[in-house]
This record gives sequence, C-alpha cells and structure tokens, in this order.
Amino acid sequence: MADTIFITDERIDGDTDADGPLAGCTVAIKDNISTEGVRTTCGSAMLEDYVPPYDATVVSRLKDAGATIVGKTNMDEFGMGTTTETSAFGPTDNPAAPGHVPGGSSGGSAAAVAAGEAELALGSDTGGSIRCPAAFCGVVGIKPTYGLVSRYGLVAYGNSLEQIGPFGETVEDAAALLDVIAGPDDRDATTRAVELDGESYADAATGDVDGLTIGVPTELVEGADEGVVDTFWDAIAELEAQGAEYHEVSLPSVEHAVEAYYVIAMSEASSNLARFDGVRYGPETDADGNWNEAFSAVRKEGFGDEVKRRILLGTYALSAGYHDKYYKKAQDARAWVKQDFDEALSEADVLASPTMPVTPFEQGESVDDPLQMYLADANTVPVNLADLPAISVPAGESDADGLPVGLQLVGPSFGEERLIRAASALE
Ligand SMILES: NC(=O)C[C@H](N)C(=O)O
Repeated sequence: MADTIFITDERIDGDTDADGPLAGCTVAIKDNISTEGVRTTCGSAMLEDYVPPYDATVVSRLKDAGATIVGKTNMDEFGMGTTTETSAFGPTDNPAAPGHVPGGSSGGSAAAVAAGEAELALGSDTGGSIRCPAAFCGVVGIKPTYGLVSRYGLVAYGNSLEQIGPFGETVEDAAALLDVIAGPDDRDATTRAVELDGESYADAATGDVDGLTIGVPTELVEGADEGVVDTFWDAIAELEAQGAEYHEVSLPSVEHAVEAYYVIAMSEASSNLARFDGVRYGPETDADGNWNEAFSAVRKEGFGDEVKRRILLGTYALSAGYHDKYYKKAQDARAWVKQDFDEALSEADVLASPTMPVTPFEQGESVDDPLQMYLADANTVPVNLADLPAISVPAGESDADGLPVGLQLVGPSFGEERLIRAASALE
C-alpha cells in the first residue's frame, strides 16, 4: 500500500536569524494552506501543479516565529472525508495503528506528528478534520473558536465552519503553536483579538482541574462503540480523581447535527469549488470552443468521486425550489445546536465526549460507504455548527481492539485556555 504522509516534502526555512518562539522547530502543513512558491494541491488532481504566489497568514506567522516547514501533508480531497483516502495522491497509513486510516481530512498532518516526521503540524477543521485524525493517531489536536485564527490563504471548503488549528504530541506543544497562529488579521475580517487570562496558551497547560465541572452530553456517548465508551469513562474517572466533577447534560438538537452540517458544508463547497474551471485554476483541456464542454471536461477529470458527489448535492440544496426545504432548514438546526451548547455550557465549565464514536477504520473499509463516513462525524460536527473551540487529547486505547481513543473537550467561545488546562491533566 502506498503510504503518503507528505504530498510535497520541500523544506521552507523560517526566519533563521529570529530568536522566535518556534526557532529550530519542525512543522508540517496541510496541503490546503497556501505556501508561496511551494505547490499546494488540496489533495486534488485539479491542483496538482498549482503553486500559490503568496503565503497564508498562518504560514507567514510560522516563518516569523523561526519555524522550519518540512512539507505539505496529505489530506482528503479539498478536506472532504474522514479517512484521508479521498486524496488523489493515495492513502496515508496510521503510524499508531498500521493498516488503519489516520482519520481525516488532516490525516497527513496527524500522521506526521505521530511518526515523528515533524514536531508540530497545522490542519484545518470544518467538521472534525483536526480532532478526528488527532484521536485516530493518538496525538493532540485543537479546533479553535471560529474567528481566533486567520483563514487568509486557506483554500475554502466550508467558510462558515472551518478553522486552521494545531497538532502536537502534547497539549503544551499544540498550545505553543496556537500562540503563534492566533490573533487578528486585517486580511480576514472574521478574526478578532482575545484577552488571555495568563501569558500564553502554552502557559495554560498546567493540568489543574481542581473544581472543574464537566458536562457529559448523553447524546454524544450513547451512540459510540462499547470499547470507546469504556475508555472515555476511564478518562473521566481520571479527571475526577484529580478534583474535577462531572454530571450528565443533554443536547437534544445534536440528533440533527450531521444532516445540518452536510447540507451547509456541501452548499458552501458547491459555491467555493466553482472557481476550479480550467481557466482560473485547473488543467487546460483540448475541448475546443464551447465553454460548457471545457468546464465539464476539466471538472470530470480533475475532481474525485466524493468531491463530485458533494458539489452535486450542494448545488441541489441551494437551487431555487429546494433552498427553503434544505439549506434554510439546516441553518435553523444550526441555530438550535448553538443554543443547546450555550445552555449546557452555562451549567458546566467544559463538555466532554469521545472525539470519535469509533476507533480507526481499516484501510479501504469505509471509502465506498459515504454514509458510514458522514455518521462517524457525529461528535465533531456539532462543535463547528456552534463555532466553539474543542480539543482532542489521547484517552488511551479501546479494550475491544487496542486502537487509539480520543477525548474531546468543548468550551465556551474563546475558552481555549480552559480546554488546554483541562486536557493537560490527562497527560
Ligand atoms: N473537513 C472536515 O472537517 C471533515 C468532515 N468529515 C467532512 O468531510 O466535511
């Protein structure tokens, strides 16, 4: 089996004179984040030869911090997947569970950290794309609050849902990378400044959970595999032993979260991906004269099956006769999910659940079963619908199959320090 961690392993040295916070640190970058002069493919044949003329804001910040970028990592095509198997460049193996998928869509980034190919990595999370691979590969991943990290230079898939975020072997490592990339950017009007309680996100990794109240949403536990649930409760017991308290809470709306997420994400994708037309982006074809034929030919060749499926469904959901029935309904469900989280977080400091309801699939097991793949996102997508921050931290291995299980902690808007503090107690 091909094992692609990096799509491009060109090294980019940061500012080597700088005594920056990441001087001497190696970082891998998901291949949907623009790097000036270095190919950025989004895991798609459509962008196989695309070389951006500018750096994403997060990449400029890494360079200024003195980091060494070691390569661009494999991913599900345009971020669409949960296994990294929809990449046009072949699958990535899971270093923590060989023969299994690393999760997705940022599977290459999590695998790079798990395999020791890079100390840190950047991914993007539209509906779990950082937390799922973190959980599957046994590393830490943070999905920041919407608006904490600039999306300038991130190739858009679902703009209203996605954030760039860090991976690390430890909570403190991931938090140190968040320190470098977080903060307002004139080029992304959705970003804002946040006042921290302490000096930095990394400083919050104290492991102090004394008096912390944890809400466990029943709906996010009952659907998970038994081995995952057992490992999850062991982790909660560990936090309890260190002074935290837990109680069960309810998020009735999350029953509709997967449907709402996929309608919104596919609708946004169908609009975002219209720019890949063989003129502005994508390979030229020899279809002569007729725009429609040329447009179809490029997209037929350049996009994989999952991307085509989502463009078709997203276009359908946005079309005049169906807009109210699907898109608007999904937006209503999104508002309800947000409201449920706000209520639950008024009764608890953080919410905890298994990151993924399952352990890593075997390679090839789910790629032809999109529904199984979408349903595996049940615990991660509600957080993106609610714009909230979340972290996935290794919780141990499932007794059932010995594979990695992640614990997800969700916090209030811009409450990353609280999540970092709580997650570090499990290390
Ligand atoms: N992009 C993501 O966050 C992954 C999610 N499974 C999706 O396919 O949309």
